[in-house]
Order: sequence, then structure tokens, then C-alpha cells
Amino acid sequence: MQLKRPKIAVLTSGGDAPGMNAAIRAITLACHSSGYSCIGFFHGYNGLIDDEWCELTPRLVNPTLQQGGTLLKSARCKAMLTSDGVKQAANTLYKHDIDALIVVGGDGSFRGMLELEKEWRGQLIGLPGTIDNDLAHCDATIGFATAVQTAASAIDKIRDTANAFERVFIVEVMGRHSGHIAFAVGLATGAEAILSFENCQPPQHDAILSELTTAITQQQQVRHGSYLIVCAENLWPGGASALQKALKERAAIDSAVCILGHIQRGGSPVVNDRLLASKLGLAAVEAVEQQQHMVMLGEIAGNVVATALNATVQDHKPVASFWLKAHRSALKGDLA
Ligand SMILES: Nc1ncnc2c1ncn2[C@@H]1O[C@H](COP(=O)(O)OP(=O)(O)O)[C@@H](O)[C@H]1O
Ligand SMILES: O=P(O)(O)OC[C@H]1O[C@](O)(COP(=O)(O)O)[C@@H](O)[C@@H]1O
Repeated sequence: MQLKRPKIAVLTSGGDAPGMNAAIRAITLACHSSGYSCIGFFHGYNGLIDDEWCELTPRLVNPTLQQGGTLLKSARCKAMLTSDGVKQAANTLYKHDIDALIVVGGDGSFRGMLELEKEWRGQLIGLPGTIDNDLAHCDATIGFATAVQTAASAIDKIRDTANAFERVFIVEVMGRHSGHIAFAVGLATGAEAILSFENCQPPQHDAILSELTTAITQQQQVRHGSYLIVCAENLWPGGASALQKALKERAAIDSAVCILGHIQRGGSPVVNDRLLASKLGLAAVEAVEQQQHMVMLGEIAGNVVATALNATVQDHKPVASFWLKAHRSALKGDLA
């Protein structure tokens, strides 16, 4: 009697992140070398609901290793928030006789897997893919390193023109509700101020504004140069433009605003993201072979660690305290 060839499916969901293609590629190549069949569903969970898929072959995935975005496309799928949608997604997995589904995405995508588990009996494995790095139980998510590099390169250019005009610049970076990008980018570019959820809660906004106006005025008196404020999106009420207006009204400080936005999501993944995604993609197929289920695979101190999906959606990953400390000491050094 011939045994059935295991069949593995992959999808990418939520905000796309550079390195998702590298993960898809690694999964496909690992399946190919083990003799498994491998298919990809398009547009996040929509692909399951609409039964939209393609066969993944080495020939298809190999050229995508260096490409940003995701060849499987991504989406935020509203239907998955309904029980009918989840049932429909499960039916598609049954229809294709899938043994395991690997989802590359963030905590929202993992919540989708928790729902899917109630309706489908196959194995579910998650890989952390989001530029925000806001998933606990992994040192870094796929895409974070590239997004930070992209934002830092853009800010280096902004710094040149800011220096030339001795300007105050407010640069808004992504991160939804966490400051991993803001702190990494702010530290890497020597920002004079980093405003993020970790050091700037709503009641403190007025005090922060006072501190900023004092620091900028002091800096403008003692030396010439630029003053760079890296501000996390969704942090300042009304956004970076409202902060610009407040600085003008409070202390007649002129500033320029730059919102980096989706530039941070695109571009060729840096080597670290390619390696991380390749390692986790291969580990995901091995996890399927080991009958693992309902886990996220993340890299911690160089090792691949499996954590229950439940824990990954419940636990919070704080910005490293060292980064907060480094920023505070940089500020002190600057004003001394
Ligand atoms: N509570 C939930 N139940 C079922 N599916 C969910 C849930 N939360 C999110 N999802 C699915 O995961 C998708 C991606 O989630 P989102 O939060 O937008 O991005 P990310 O996965 O990057 O955090 C959503 O569009 C939805 O299809
Ligand atoms: O592209 P959209 O749908 O406007 O989403 C923007 C959000 O997506 C992100 O780029 C990535 O977030 P997720 O990976 O959690 O989806 C956030 O930083 C940002 O707030």
C-alpha cells in the first residue's frame, strides 16, 4: 500500500514584512527535499475562504529570496472574525487534504489560527512575520531588521538636510502600538528625542512638550545643528503635525515633519532577515514532521524555540530596558 504524501500549506497574513518570501522559499525547498507536496494560499486568510491557491515549487520561489513583499500576497481578512468565515477556511483545508498549515504573520494572524483550530484537525504552525517586532518569545520578528535599516537610512538623509538648515525634524515611524522600531531607529540615528509608548504616556504629553521645548531652545543657544525627534505612529494625539503645531505655539519653534510610512515595509530584506526566515521556514517543516501543533517557532539566542500560540498572543514583548537606558544616557551626554 502506498502511503499518502504529506501536504503542507502556507499563507502570509497581516502587514507584509521583508523576508516573508525567504520563509515561503525555505518551506517550499524543505518540502521538496522531503518529498512533501506544498501549496500556498493567496491574500492571507482570504485565500482559504475564497479557495485561491497555487502550487509552490523551487522554480517559483527561488528568485524571490531577495524580494520584499510576499509572492503569496497578504491581507487583513474580516471574514476570519466570523464563525462562518472560520468554518469556510477549515472546509478549504479539508477539501485540499492539507496535513499542516504554516502561517507567517503577527499576533492577529495567530489569533486566526486559534480560531481555526476549533474547526480543523490538521497541524498549525506559526512563524513571526511583522516589521513591528511586537511578538514575545522571539528575539526578532522576520522583517524588523529590514524595516529598521530602511528607516535609519532614510533618517540619515534627513539628518543631512536638517544639519544644513539647522532644523528641528519630527520623523514618524511605524509600530502600531509598540516602540521597538522607534527605539531601534532612534538609537541607530542618534535622535535627540525618541517619543514612544514606553516613555510617553498620554498624561505626560504636556510635560514632554515642556522638556522638548527646553531642550531644543537650550540646544539652539549653545550650538548649531539639527534636532531630530523620532516619534512612534499613534503616539501623539493628532500625529506628528499636531506635535509640530504644539512646538510652534508653545515656544515658537519651527520644525519639519516627515512620515516614513509604508516605505518601512518594502525593500529587499537585509541578510539577517533572509537568514532568520530561512532558518524558521526549514524549522517549520521539521516541526510538522515532529507532529508539533499550535506553536510559534521563534529564534532565541540563536536557537529555534517553539512556544504555544496561546502564549504568543497573550504575552507582551517590552522594548529592551537597555535601549531605554541608552537613550536616557545619550540625552544626558548631549545636554552636558
Ligand atoms: N481574533 C481574531 N480571530 C480570527 N482571526 C483574526 C483575529 N484577529 C486577527 N485575525 C486575522 O488575522 C489577520 C491579520 O491580523 P492583523 O492584526 O491585521 O495583522 P498581524 O497578523 O500582522 O498582527 C486579520 O486580518 C484576520 O484575518
Ligand atoms: O498597511 P496598513 O494596513 O495601513 O497597516 C499599517 C500597520 O501595519 C504595520 O506596518 C505592521 O503591522 P502588523 O504586522 O501587525 O500587521 C504597522 O506598523 C502599521 O501600524
